[in-house]
Amino acid sequence: MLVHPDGPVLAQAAAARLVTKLVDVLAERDEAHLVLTGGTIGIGMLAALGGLPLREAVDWSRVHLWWGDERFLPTGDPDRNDTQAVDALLRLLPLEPGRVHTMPATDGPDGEDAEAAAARYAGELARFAPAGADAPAFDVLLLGMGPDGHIASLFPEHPGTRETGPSAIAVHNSPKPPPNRISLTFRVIQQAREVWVIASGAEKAKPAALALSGTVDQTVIPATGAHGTEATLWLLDRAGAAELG
Ligand SMILES: O=C1O[C@H](COP(=O)(O)O)[C@@H](O)[C@H](O)[C@H]1O
Repeated sequence: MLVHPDGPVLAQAAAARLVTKLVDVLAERDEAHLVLTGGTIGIGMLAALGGLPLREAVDWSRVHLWWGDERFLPTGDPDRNDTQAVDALLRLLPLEPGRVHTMPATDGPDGEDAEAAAARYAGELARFAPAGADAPAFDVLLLGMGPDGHIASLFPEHPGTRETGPSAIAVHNSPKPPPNRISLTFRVIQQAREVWVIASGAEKAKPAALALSGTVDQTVIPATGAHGTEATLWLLDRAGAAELG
């Protein structure tokens, strides 16, 4: 776990860390797979990266971008995580369009059918999966965390937290607007090589402490289920770390 003084410094430090990590991955492999998150500090981190000249150290054309969750809204809606990511950073990067894997929107081929849209995203994940898997082994999977301890769009006590089948699911009746969403499942999140949870602010202190205590089930505090196969990194600011022992 790493604790930074405040949200802006956390965003800058996480952005710099991500550049270094992607440079390292691309030195070893032809391509990198990065999963983005929405949320205040998740988008703040992307904005910080947008302001860093250091971002040019990464060959972005070799980076696949995925999303951990999406608000199921029309393309370009300002509340969509991908719209916010484009505005904060992606418009500045020389990305390869075929490697930017946004989650479907309500004006896409499946219309308002969130189940079909989630299945479509599961198909896209499978297309880039290694043999025997149904999703890439993501190099870094970024997760924000809500004040209720949710990660991606896996909310406390919601059916999605018990889903063990598909790699991507539709989420309805989300306690946080909008009600309809698409999310990766725990199973796929936990197949990522590295999972980074980034959280800032006093309202994140309790769920962070509970998740890190290891005493609470992931169906109750979903952030408990945030872990990767090689590393799990919690990136917090002082307020977010205030209840840790
Ligand atoms: O709705 C969402 O919320 C969480 C956390 O957001 P925050 O504003 O409390 O930081 C985010 O991780 C998730 O991707 C997003 O869809």
